[in-house]
Amino acid sequence: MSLSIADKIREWGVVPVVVLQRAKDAEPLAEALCDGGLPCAEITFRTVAAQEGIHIMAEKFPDMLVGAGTVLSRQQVDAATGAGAKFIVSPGFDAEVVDYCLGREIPVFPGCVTPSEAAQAVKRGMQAVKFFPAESFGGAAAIKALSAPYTGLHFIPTGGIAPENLEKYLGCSSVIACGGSWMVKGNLIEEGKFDEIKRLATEAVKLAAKIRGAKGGEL
Ligand SMILES: O=C[C@H](O)COP(=O)(O)O
Ligand SMILES: CC(=O)C(=O)O
Repeated sequence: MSLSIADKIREWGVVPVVVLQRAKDAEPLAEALCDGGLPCAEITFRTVAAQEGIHIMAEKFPDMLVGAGTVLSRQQVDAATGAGAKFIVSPGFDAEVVDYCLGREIPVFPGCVTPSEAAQAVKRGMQAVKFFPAESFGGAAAIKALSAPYTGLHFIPTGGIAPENLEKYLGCSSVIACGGSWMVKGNLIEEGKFDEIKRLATEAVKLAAKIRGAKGGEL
């Protein structure tokens, strides 16, 4: 994976994880996130609109960091990167998908929640992985425990994270940023509430900066 992608994500502290039902919502969604100071989105390959949504965002907002989530196959890696995705995320550690990306120098963040999965990532020289589903798999305490033996490995926890528990995660020195859908909920997108998405994105970035500031820039 590319450190520059991880560094960018670290700046914002949060990664919006999007389930996009209609490709036509991609443009106003990207605009809301950019205006909210969070020019980043992980568009999950859980809907047929994902590929076109990534294409629209990548083309119209070239400075935005648009990636693909829920990538489960090499074919989806090709579809996502062909549409303009700059990084690939998978919920679990699929060696085939990971090796395909690494072989092509495509930044990839596979899900790792166990020492065995972390070991596979470390063996491949990876420095950053997803930790999903974060709340169900032990939360920040589990990340801290994994970080003890795997000292060079960094995590992007996702799943069950919201403003209320963001601090627990961003307080871990091995956490790059937290993924979450709370600022891009499906109902907000489908009801066209892009001002609300912008407000939630702004608040999320501010909260992450405040938490990290309070930690004295530990991250
Ligand atoms: O599968 C869900 C996404 O990864 C984001 O999780 P979340 O909705 O709990 O923030
Ligand atoms: C949740 C997650 O990591 C994914 O869908 O890719």
